[in-house]
Amino acid sequence: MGSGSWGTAVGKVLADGGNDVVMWARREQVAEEIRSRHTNDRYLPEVPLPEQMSGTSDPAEALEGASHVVLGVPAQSLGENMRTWASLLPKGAGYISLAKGVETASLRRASQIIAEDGAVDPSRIGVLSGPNLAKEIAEGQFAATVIASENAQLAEELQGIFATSYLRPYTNNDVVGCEIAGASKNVIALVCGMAAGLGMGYNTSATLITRGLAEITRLGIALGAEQATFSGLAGIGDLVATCSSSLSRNRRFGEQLGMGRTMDEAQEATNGQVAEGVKSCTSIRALSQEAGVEMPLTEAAHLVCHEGIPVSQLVQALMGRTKKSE
Ligand SMILES: NC(=O)c1ccc[n+]([C@@H]2O[C@H](COP(=O)([O-])OP(=O)(O)OC[C@H]3O[C@@H](n4cnc5c(N)ncnc54)[C@H](O)[C@@H]3O)[C@@H](O)[C@H]2O)c1
Ligand SMILES: O=P(O)(O)OC[C@H](O)CO
Repeated sequence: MGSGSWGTAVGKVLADGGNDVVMWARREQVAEEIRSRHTNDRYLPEVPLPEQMSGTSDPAEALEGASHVVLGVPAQSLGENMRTWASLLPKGAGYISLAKGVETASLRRASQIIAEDGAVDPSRIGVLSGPNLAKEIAEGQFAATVIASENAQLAEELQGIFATSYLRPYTNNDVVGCEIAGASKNVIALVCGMAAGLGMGYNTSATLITRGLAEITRLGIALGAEQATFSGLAGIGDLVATCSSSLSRNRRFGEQLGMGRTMDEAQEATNGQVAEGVKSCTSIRALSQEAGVEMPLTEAAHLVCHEGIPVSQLVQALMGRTKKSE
């Protein structure tokens, strides 16, 4: 459900693994292109899609009889979509969230939204998160990922379905940790992009990744996650991939801001695709304030994206913080 870059790449993974896949796209033009030409040029240019991937813009058609429902819409619209689709959702199916974001209005993680707004039993929900840039996965480059669920049996079932010759899923029972890591790394990638836009190099990037991991881990633990998740694929793995790659929309968005461009100009540079960190920096900041956890880099991203503070001012603020032990 969702035929953007990641939804389509994951559809391809599933089809390559021998599963029958029906993609739901919001726009009929995209559905028709997937169905007839086996491409999705706007989101995954130059990637041929398997023949057994079909497309529809009718959610009822996509959901009817599905054994597994993969949710690939952005975090901020997931709730509205789940409420619209609630009566169509197949009972007993497995539900898998791809979203890496936290809803700004409610501060809910995607698995909470799916359970509450879609009336889905939490034991039927899994989340997929890891160092998985859509273009590289769609090209069949080797990578691993994490499938987390409170239901170990479902996690193993999903592990089997998502495994292909080029994608290796690991199971995990820490849903909170995987979701917080996935949403928060986008915010740190924005900040890494800002630094790159200012002309900073590897020392700065490594500093931001390391201190970013420290603040993400602090938040996760305060919310009940396990520390080990943050040193795994969904934690440091995804943080490194997103903060280092020019394919990351979040990093690219931040880079534009670092170069002095406006929010609108930065949005254009990501080709209209979602940079989840832009909204999630506000919700993650709010979660951190509720939990009493300090997240200076998240605070910085929020100040630039939502309070009009220029990136150059942040450097002084971050470097001038009280001295501490690591
Ligand atoms: N692209 C990646 O490399 C990647 C990898 C892992 C996880 N993710 C996560 O997957 C999620 C989806 O990202 P994406 O990369 O596919 O984004 P995208 O911007 O490429 O596509 C988003 C899709 O959602 C649709 N959409 C937007 N607003 C909608 C609404 N209100 N209702 C219904 N559909 C709507 C768009 O039409 C589009 O098809 C995000 O949370 C992202 O962080 C992305
Ligand atoms: O392009 P981004 O910044 O949304 O990041 C993509 C993936 O989440 C990387 O794992």
